[in-house]
Amino acid sequence: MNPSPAVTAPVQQGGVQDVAAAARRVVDAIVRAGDAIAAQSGDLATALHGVADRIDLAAPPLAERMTTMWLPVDSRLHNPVNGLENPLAPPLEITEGADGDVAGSVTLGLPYQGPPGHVHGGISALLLDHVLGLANIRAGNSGMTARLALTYHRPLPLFEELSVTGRQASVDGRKIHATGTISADGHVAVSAEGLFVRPRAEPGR
Ligand SMILES: CCCCCCCC(=O)SCCNC(=O)CCNC(=O)[C@H](O)C(C)(C)COP(=O)(O)OP(=O)(O)OC[C@H]1O[C@@H](n2cnc3c(N)ncnc32)[C@H](O)[C@@H]1OP(=O)(O)O
Repeated sequence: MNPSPAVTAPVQQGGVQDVAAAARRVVDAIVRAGDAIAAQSGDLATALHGVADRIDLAAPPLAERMTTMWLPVDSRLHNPVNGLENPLAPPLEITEGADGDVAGSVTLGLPYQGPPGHVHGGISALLLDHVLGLANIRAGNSGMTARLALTYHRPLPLFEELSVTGRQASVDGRKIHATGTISADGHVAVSAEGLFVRPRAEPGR
């Protein structure tokens, strides 16, 4: 066993979260190994397809899953940011949230790389979109992301703990403004300003 420093998912005792954590580890290991696994690629691909086949066999029809995954209404487990049951989620750990603000921490590894040694800019946008959205929910007024403006002040390092913050700034009818940051070592590397609009009607799920 050679877990990467990038594997930040807490080890869960049983449940789908365990499976997602293992899948996350596989993704990280593949990106780290690269050509070093070329000789075993056939065996490894067969084994992984076998695992996927086994999971597919147990899965309900997609239409049923699309309904039941929202019952009770809660995206915490399967969203791609802090969803512990979603292997694509790094996952971001929400650590505090005084006064409706949201704070979280995450350490990102090679699967999230953009420039060498640094986080892909789109991943920063993903984290901030979600955390601003969460801040709106906590503040009691939320909507769909209509505009998200990011400023990349400095490169965001991989393999270091990052702090992510979000807060609702103002509400103007259906228009909601929220701001947030991602910091490394106490320095803001990315900041965001978002406009969220509460739709006239609830979007279909
Ligand atoms: C835990 C969960 C956290 C989740 C966080 C993740 C959130 C997301 O990622 S949501 C997914 C990404 N976003 C989307 O898919 C949204 C797609 N867009 C839409 O559905 C619609 O355009 C929507 C809902 C944003 C606005 O539609 P609609 O309600 O018809 O807006 P509309 O009536 O035209 O405009 C309302 C006001 O907002 C303004 N507005 C709307 N869109 C924009 C925009 N893109 N930029 C600037 N202003 C805008 C309008 O100018 C108008 O302002 P005013 O009242 O002053 O004239």
